[in-house]
Amino acid sequence: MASSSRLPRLQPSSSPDHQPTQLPTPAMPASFSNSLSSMVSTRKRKAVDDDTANQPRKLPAIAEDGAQRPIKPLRQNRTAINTASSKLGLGPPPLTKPRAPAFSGARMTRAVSAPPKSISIVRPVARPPSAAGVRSATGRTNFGPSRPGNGDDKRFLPLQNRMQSIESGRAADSAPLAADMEAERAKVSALETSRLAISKELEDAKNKGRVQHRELMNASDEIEALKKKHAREVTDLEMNVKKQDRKIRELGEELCLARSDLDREREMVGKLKSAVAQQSTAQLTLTTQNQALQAQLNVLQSSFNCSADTVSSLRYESDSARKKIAELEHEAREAEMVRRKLHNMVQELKGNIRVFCRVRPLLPSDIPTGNGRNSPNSMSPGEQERARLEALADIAFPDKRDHKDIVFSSSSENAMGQERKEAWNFGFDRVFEPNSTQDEVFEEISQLAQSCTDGYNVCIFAYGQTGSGKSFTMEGGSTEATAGMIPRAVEQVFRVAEELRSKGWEYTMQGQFLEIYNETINDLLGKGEFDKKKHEIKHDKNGTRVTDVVVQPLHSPMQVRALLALAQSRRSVAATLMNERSSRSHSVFTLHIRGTNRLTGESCEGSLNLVDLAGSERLNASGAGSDRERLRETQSINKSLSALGDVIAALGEKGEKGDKHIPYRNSKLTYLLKNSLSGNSKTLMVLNLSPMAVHLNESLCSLRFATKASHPACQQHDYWYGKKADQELVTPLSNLVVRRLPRSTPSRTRVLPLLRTPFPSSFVIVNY
Ligand SMILES: Nc1ncnc2c1ncn2[C@@H]1O[C@H](COP(=O)(O)OP(=O)(O)OP(=O)(O)O)[C@@H](O)[C@H]1O
Repeated sequence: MASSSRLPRLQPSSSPDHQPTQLPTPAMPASFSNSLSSMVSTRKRKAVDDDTANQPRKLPAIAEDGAQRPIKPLRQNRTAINTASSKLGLGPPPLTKPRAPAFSGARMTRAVSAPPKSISIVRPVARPPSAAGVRSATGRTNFGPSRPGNGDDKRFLPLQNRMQSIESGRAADSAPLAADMEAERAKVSALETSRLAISKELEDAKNKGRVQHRELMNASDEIEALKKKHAREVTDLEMNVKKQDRKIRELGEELCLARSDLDREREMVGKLKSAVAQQSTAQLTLTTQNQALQAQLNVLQSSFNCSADTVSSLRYESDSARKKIAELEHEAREAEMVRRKLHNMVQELKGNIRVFCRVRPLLPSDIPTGNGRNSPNSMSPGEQERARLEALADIAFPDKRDHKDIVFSSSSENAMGQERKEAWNFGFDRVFEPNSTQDEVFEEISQLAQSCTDGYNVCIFAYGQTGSGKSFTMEGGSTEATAGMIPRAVEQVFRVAEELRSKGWEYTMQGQFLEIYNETINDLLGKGEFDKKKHEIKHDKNGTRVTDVVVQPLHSPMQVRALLALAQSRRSVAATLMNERSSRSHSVFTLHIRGTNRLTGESCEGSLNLVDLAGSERLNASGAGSDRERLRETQSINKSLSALGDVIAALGEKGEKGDKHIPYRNSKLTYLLKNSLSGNSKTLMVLNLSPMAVHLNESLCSLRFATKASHPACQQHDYWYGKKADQELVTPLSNLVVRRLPRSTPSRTRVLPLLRTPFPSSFVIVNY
C-alpha cells in the first residue's frame, strides 16, 4: 500500500497476522498516537452523533461496555475520516491520495448513510442511478430532486428542515473543527518531521544492519573457513596419530624381532665361547703339530729343491718333446697329403674306370623241379645234383691267382649231329666267383670310399640282367655278413672321416636318393609323389644339383641305413603299382662329402654315387613285345644303358685323344652323373651275371657291354702307363700291360717308391 511507505505503520495489537519484520518497527510516538486517536474519536463521535440521528445501524466507535475499540488499520480509519469529511464537507485533506470511491453496493451502503426505514418505503422505484448519491459541486449530496413544488416535496420537508438544522449545526461546528484540523495539521507536519527523522534513523539502522549483516556474513565465512581448516587439521592429526600407531606397532614388532635376535645372538655367543675354548685347546694341539710339520717341511723343502731341479730338466725335455710332436704332426700332415696323392695314384694305376664281374650262386629256386615235384628238397640228392648241373651254365675261372678272367662255354649239336663247342673269354679288373662273399667284393671297393674323403668323385654301378644279383651286391641282405656295398661304403666313409679328425679334418655329409624311370627323375626321399614332380638336373660351378629333391644331412651310418630303408619302401610301393618297377628303373644314391682341415686350411669335396641299374635284358627276353608299356620301359632302359656304355667308353678313349666328345646328354643317368664320371673321377662297374644256362645269351650280352666299357681302346689287354718310368723296373713283355699316366701324376721321386713295391707281373712301365 502506498500509504504504508509514507506513514509509520500502525500495528493493531489484536491482529495475529502481522508479525514484525527483520527490523523492529519503530514505536509510534505517543503524541502522534494520542492526537490521532483523539482526532479519530472526535470524528467518530461526530459521526456517531450524525449516525445516531440518521443511521442507527452504524457500528459504535466505543464498545458497549465502555472500552475503547482497538485501533483499526489506517485504511479503515481513512475511510471513516473520508466518510466523515464527505458527510461534513469539511475537514483536513486526506492523509493519503484520494481514491475513487468504489461503486460496489456494499461500499455505497457504507459511504452513503442509509435512509430511514420510513423513507425507504417511499423511495422512488425508477430513480436514475446518476442521481443517487452523487456529490454536487458544492460538496453537498443531493438526494433526489431538490426543487420542491410538487406533492412529494411536502413529504421531504421535515427532512429538509432537519437537514438545514444539521447544516447549520455543522456550520457552527466547522470553526472549531477547522481549528482542530489546523492543530492536527501542525501535529501531522511535526509527525512528518519526526517520521523523516525516524526514517533516517531507520535507514541508518538498516545500513548499520547491512554492515553488521555483512560483517556477520564475513564472520560466518571466517568461521566456516576456520571450521574447514580445523577439520583438515583434525584429519591430518588423525592420520598422524594412525601413522604413529603404525610406527609404534612396527617398532613393537621390530623390538620383538630384535629381542629374539638378541636371544639367538646370546645363544650363539654362548656357543662361540665354548667353541673358542675348544679351539684354543685345538690350537694348542695344532701348534704342537705345526712344529712337527715345520720340521717335516724343512725336510721336504730340501727334497723339493732337488725335485725342482728335476722338474726344470723335465720341462726342458717336455718342451723339446712338444717341438718334436709338432714337427711330427707337421710331417704327419705332409704324409697325409702324400698318402692322398699316392692313394689316388694307386687308384689310377688300377684304372679310373674299372670293371668287376660277379657271378651269383645258383639259387634253389633256379633248379627246375620237373616231374610234378614242387621243390628240389622233394628230389633225391642225385636228382638234385643232376638238375643243378643241367641248370648251370658252363663257366670257368682260369685265372686262379689274379681272378681276372672268366670263360663261358657251350656245346651244341649241328644239323649233321656233330658236337659244336664254343668258348668266350673275358678279362676284367676282378672276377668274383659264385662263392665270393660281400666282404671280398667290398675289400676291392673300400679304397674308393677313401678316395671320396680325399675329394674325388666315385661312381659304382651294378649292371646286369634282372635277377642277376645287382640289388644284393649294392644293398645286400639284412645281416652284417650280407650287407651290400652301399651301407659298407657309407660306413667306410664315416670311419675314414673319424680317423682323419685327429689330423684336423672335419667332414659334413649329405645324402640324396633318386630313381630314374622312363627317363623321369623321382625323389625316393620325397613324399612318394612319383612321376608327378618335374625334377631338373643343373650343373654349375658348385657342382651338380637336382631341383626339388630332398638332400638329407647325414651324421651317422645308422641314419644312412634308415634312409636306405625309406627309399626301399618307396620303391616297393611303386613296384606294386608299376609292375616290378624296381628292376625297371635305375636307383642312384649320392653321398656328398665336404671336408676342411682346421690346421692346414685345406678343403676338399667329393661324392660317392652308388647306382643300381635297371635290368639289362634284351627286348625279346623281357617279354615286352606285346605290352606297349613294357616295350617303352625296355627301350628306355636299353637307351640309357647304351648311353652309359658310350660315355664310359668315350671317357676311356679321351685319355688317348684328349679332346674326345663325351655324350653325357644322351640320357638322364649320364647327365646326372656327368661330374662324377669326368675328370679324375673313379668309376667302377660291377657286372652281375646269372649262373644259369638259360641266361647264357643275356650273360654274353652283358659281358660284351662291360668289356666295351672296360677296355675301350685296348681290347687285347694293352694298357699304357707312364711317361718317364724307370727302365730298371720294366719286366719281360710276356704279359704286357701299359697304362697311361694322367696329367696330375706326381713327380717321379714320389712315384718310384710306390713302383718299387711288389708289383704285379702283368704290369710294366714303358716310355712313350
Ligand atoms: N651273391 C649272392 N649270394 C647269394 N644270393 C644272391 C647273390 N646274388 C643274388 N642273390 C639272390 O638272387 C636273387 C636275385 O637277386 P637280386 O634281386 O639282387 O637281383 P637283381 O639283379 O637286383 O634283380 P632286379 O633287377 O629284379 O632288382 C635274390 O634272392 C638274391 O638274394
